Amino acid sequence: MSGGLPQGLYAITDSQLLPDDHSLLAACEQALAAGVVLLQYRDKSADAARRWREATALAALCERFGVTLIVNDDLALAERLQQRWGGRVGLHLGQQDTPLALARQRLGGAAIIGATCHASLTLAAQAADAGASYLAFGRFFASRTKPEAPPAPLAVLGEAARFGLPRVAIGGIEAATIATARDAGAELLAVVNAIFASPDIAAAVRALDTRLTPISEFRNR
Ligand SMILES: Cc1ncc(COP(=O)(O)OP(=O)(O)O)c(N)n1
Ligand SMILES: Cc1ncsc1CCOP(=O)(O)O
Ligand SMILES: [Mg+2]
Repeated sequence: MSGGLPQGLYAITDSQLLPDDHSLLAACEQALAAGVVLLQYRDKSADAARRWREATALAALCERFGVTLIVNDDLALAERLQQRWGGRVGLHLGQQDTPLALARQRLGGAAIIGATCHASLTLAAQAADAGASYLAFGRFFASRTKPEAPPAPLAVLGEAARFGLPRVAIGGIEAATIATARDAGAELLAVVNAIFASPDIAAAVRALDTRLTPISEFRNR
């Protein structure tokens, strides 16, 4: 645990890769069963009915696995879910989204609220002051999901240790890059494509997790 948050894989859904309720729920169930420690529902559509239906189904699924569901962008949706699932629901906010201080006021002190900080320690300081639960940096590598996201140097992860909050690395995290991001300081590794574009989601999660396992643990087995 790190500041009340688990460490490890943070899976983020994608409505193009998982275009209907069935594929979304089946993929997330496989990812959770294989060891994902945090799940974000990221849906950029304007279909409010679908978002509510999918988010409630995901909240129920996460409850079964003891994992917190993080809603991307949408404070109102997170608030509605919180009425039923309480602390099992959190929110992720970027720089163009609802101000974090307002979300903190509305969701309360116990909710997990994450903040996008790109490559900026100034944004990280502001997010920490506003009550962020974790600080997300990136993109660190080429991203298939959001290629236009601004790049960030890995060194920002080490520099962000000063805030004493869990650090999330995002952008192009896959089997070949995940250990580099972890070794640079990230407690949570956020992944879209390398999990949800895989034909075998459980195997993809295990392959990523294996690369996070310290070599000493293998030696002690
Ligand atoms: C864990 C995590 N980190 C960063 C982001 C990006 O958020 P944002 O900058 O608001 O961009 P969109 O995801 O809304 O396109 C994230 N979602 N999750
Ligand atoms: C939402 C977001 N913000 C920065 S990169 C990114 C997408 C990450 O997806 P992938 O793991 O496929 O690179
Ligand atoms: Mg956003």
